[in-house]
Amino acid sequence: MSMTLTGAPVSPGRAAGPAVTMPDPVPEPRTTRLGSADVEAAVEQLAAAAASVRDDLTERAGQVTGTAADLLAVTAAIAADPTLAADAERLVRADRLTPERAIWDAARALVKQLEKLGPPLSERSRDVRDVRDRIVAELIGVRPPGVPRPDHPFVLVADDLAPADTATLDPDVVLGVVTSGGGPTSHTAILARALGIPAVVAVRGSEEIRDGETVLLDGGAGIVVRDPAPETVAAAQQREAARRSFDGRGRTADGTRVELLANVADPAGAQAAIEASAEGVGLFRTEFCFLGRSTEPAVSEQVAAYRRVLAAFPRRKVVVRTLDAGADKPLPFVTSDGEPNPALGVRGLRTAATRPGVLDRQLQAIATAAEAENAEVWVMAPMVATAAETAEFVAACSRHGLKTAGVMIEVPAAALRSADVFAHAAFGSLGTNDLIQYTLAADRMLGELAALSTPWQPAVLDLVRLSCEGAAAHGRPMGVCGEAAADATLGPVLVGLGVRSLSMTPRALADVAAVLARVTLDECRELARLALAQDDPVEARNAVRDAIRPVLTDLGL
Ligand SMILES: C=C(OP(=O)(O)O)C(=O)O
Ligand SMILES: [Mg+2]
Repeated sequence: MSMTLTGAPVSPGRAAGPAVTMPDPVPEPRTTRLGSADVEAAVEQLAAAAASVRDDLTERAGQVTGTAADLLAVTAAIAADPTLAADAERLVRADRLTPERAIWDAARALVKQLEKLGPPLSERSRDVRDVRDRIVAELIGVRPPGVPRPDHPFVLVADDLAPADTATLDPDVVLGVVTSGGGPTSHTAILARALGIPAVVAVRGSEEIRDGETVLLDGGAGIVVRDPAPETVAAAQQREAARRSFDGRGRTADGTRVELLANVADPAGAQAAIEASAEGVGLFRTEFCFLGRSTEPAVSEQVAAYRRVLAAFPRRKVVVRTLDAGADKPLPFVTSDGEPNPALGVRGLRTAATRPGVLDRQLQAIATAAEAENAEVWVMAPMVATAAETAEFVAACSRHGLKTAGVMIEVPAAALRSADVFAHAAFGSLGTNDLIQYTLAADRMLGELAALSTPWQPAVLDLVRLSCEGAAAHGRPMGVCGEAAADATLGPVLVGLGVRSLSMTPRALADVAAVLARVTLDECRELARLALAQDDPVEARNAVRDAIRPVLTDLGL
């Protein structure tokens, strides 16, 4: 008998397959003493378990690319470092602890030392605990922590996923994600969308799903079906097989151009954007060049890093965002620790006042990279609040010969006084992730506030409309580069509000393009009016979904 569960729809698409649940956390081993005759065997067991974990992590790190590879490489390096295993071996010999308890205690001591050293070393504590859990799991014969790796495609069922788990999701085997926790802007949701994996979060009753049982999920509708009818599964699988692709030119049904661009954070992302036929880059997050370092990268280093991305887009637009340090992206040499409210503090363009040299050198590097490559380089600043900040940024760009200088609209003040801002800026790009956070006064990192944190909030849509009107008054183009741009149902609404470019994770391009190609500009305007007429985000989304139901059903969204 099938049973339908409901949750929050966060990443569209349908999928069906056997459920695989996340393993339980590895339990803390009890402190028991070994007989002295068992010590040598225990030391051997410990060494074998540590080696097996090291080999497994090294192999996995070699199989993935991008963020997942970086994360796994760190964990693999910790597993390969003999310190932890040697400390544990000493505890087995000296205190006759079981190998699992010895590794637990050795890891605890190591974590303590790392935490005393402060960032960035203290950030390795999580990796040490991860390695510890893997060795303990190997020793006591339970499933290792993290996303399981069966040798067949599956639907992953979990309470919620940790950032390190989500980074290792492989879209070729993870057909869909179902979680009982999390919210629409949780880490799981953002990553599932980025990877194009259908996902439903906050599903009531998903804790009951058992390993191996067949589940079907509809990430656009927010539905999970346990034990679905075989013909329903076959239909979902057929749609999956006929995955759409993007032809590289975004437009509405009546031919209004809507540029469909990619968000790129490093050279690997540039490759993914090209493979997905993105028209260019609407948001090049330059932080990759700065993060994880204790000193500012030299101009020459920055030039080389930017060129690797620009080189992928000859004669195409690449919107380079200047450094967005602070709040969720702290950088020791730019931002200061200890601000009571970092999201409201010195972040983004505001750091140009406290560390003017950093922006100046970055603009110099962008200009040099632009000169050396063929991409059409636009530059924009994050966290702009006022017309005066805009004017100063545009002037700074101009001093470096960077002609097309714009701003992100992610602070409500800039949206409300958009006409003043666009008296100076050449273009705008709505950073909806932050715009939502600041409009709703809801920390973007908090799962508990997920219901508030949606671009369908009428107040957010009002600010999008105002921003577009202010830009249009000066004939300036407006785009969206926050997560909202990847929502295929929202696309027509944004276009109806005046947006003419959408920049998103490459995996979302095909769905966004397919929906846009099925609605005319007038219909987009009608959908925008419909959304704005609602006083609630869920009703706004439902009203728009109902209005374009045949299109969504046809496209399997
Ligand atoms: C695109 C955005 O920038 P980030 O997520 O990097 O703050 C945004 O705020 O929407
Ligand atoms: Mg932002």
